[in-house]
Amino acid sequence: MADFRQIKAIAFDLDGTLIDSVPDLAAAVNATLQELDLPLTTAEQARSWVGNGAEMLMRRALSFALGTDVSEAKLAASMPRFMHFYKQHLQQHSRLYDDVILVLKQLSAAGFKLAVVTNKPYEFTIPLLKAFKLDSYFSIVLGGDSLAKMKPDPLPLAHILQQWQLTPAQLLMVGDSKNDILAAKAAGIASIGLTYGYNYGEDIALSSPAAVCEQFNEISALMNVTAESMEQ
Ligand SMILES: O=C(O)COP(=O)(O)O
Ligand SMILES: [Mg+2]
Repeated sequence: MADFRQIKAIAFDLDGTLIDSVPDLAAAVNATLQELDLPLTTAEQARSWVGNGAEMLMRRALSFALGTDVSEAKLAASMPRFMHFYKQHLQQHSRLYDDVILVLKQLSAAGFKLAVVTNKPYEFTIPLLKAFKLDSYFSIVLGGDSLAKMKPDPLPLAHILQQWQLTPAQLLMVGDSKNDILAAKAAGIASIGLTYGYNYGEDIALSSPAAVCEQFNEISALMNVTAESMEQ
């Protein structure tokens, strides 16, 4: 079993890890497609387009609807519309995955520093964390546009190592996508891959994270935090 005894801080991915956000992302994609008189998509299809930020989501959605690569001009014109629709309904159909709050409470009580490293634009990330009462658990929150590069680039994780003065052996990344695992590997840190999120329809185990979890609450046992550790 993976050895996480040196870990002092954990960076969590957001979409597909803490929150099932595809229903609202798909609705905003469809509102944009509808305005353009293009065929609508399904949430199932949108799932396979999430992972590289809002612009890539729309690039994939528009190219699929058009049946050919979308032009840069059309993509640029549609982005403000997508952002507008998504901002209006960030949390209408999205939901927290099971036991997320419980595990974050256990990890905080055990003294782990917690961060969010998402490819979602920052302007959506904070309101979404607040809407689900998650914001207070994280002392660093990085969106896909917070730094010059997003996952799978290691920059956001390198930023956290530097901010918190940690060695790579002390930071862990938890995510549902190969972008999370690749970013962790490039930063020289360990990762946990979750099977229930969005990974372009691929098995997360193929990216070889240090551990694979089917449910969020399995993280507690891996990090050695339990209900008892909260009572101390
Ligand atoms: O918004 C995305 O494309 C993915 O977001 P995530 O990095 O939180 O999974
Ligand atoms: Mg994700």
